[in-house]
Amino acid sequence: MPADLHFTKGQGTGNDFVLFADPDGEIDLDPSQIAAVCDRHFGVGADGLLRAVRSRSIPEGAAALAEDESAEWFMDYHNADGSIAEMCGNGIRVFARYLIENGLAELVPGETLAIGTRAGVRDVQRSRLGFQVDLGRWRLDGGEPLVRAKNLQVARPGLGINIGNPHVVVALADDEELESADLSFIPHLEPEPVDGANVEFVVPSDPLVRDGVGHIRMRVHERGSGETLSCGTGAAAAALATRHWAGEGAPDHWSVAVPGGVVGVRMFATEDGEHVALSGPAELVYEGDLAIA
Ligand SMILES: N[C@@H](CCC[C@H](N)C(=O)O)C(=O)O
Repeated sequence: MPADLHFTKGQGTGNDFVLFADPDGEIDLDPSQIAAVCDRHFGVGADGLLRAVRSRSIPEGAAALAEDESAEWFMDYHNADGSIAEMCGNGIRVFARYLIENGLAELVPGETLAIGTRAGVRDVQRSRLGFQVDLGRWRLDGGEPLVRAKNLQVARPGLGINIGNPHVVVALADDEELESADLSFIPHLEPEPVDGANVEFVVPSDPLVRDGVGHIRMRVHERGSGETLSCGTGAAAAALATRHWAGEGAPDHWSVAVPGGVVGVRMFATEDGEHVALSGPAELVYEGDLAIA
């Protein structure tokens, strides 16, 4: 028998999500139901689905509470095809706003809201652009696979970077090449990463650095969702890869232009190694009820 699900639609730089609250972990949608909700023609339409569940009510929440007992809420993230991902940088800002606007959490300026994810607990703060999330430590991971995409004449070496979820970043020559890539097809990676990867195509601005801030443009093909208008963890990976390629003296502040807007990326030192933070807008767009079969 179909049940009604009250949902909210939200977006951050055009990366859009269906959100719903399931505090006690009673609504576990299967991958085909999630894919149906995210379908842009037969469902609500979204790049991903975010279930707000109390950390104590989902098995993965135990690790989050062990890391930080204040992480009351867990972001149960699924891609549009129903697959699970460890982390979503745009999604977690929208998720924070959803918790706050629905009276499920408070976040006063200057304080942080700890949110459990499969990549670990992530701290969200209010920022000039909307919200900022500390994405934690990052690492070079996945080597330099060769990347082919439809309409790109030659295969390019990518750079594998993990920010809780896997990315491969590829540098392109100019905006013309960036526009010509057909990202409606999954880019071909060689060797193919076991768990798949989100693939970011990046063009550095000329000049690359203005007033101490690095500027790049990016398009992305997301694992499990296809081409999206933005990917927050992808923007962080793109800034990290560009800083790596630029070498010594490259900045720790970046502005990343994506088809859906602009996000900010900042690298900073902590006691447990370098972290990367992402800032950008988070909007709640509309609410509705959905019959789930
Ligand atoms: N759009 C997200 C990333 C979502 C998960 C990704 N598709 C994956 O499978 O890792 C972001 O803003 O970071």
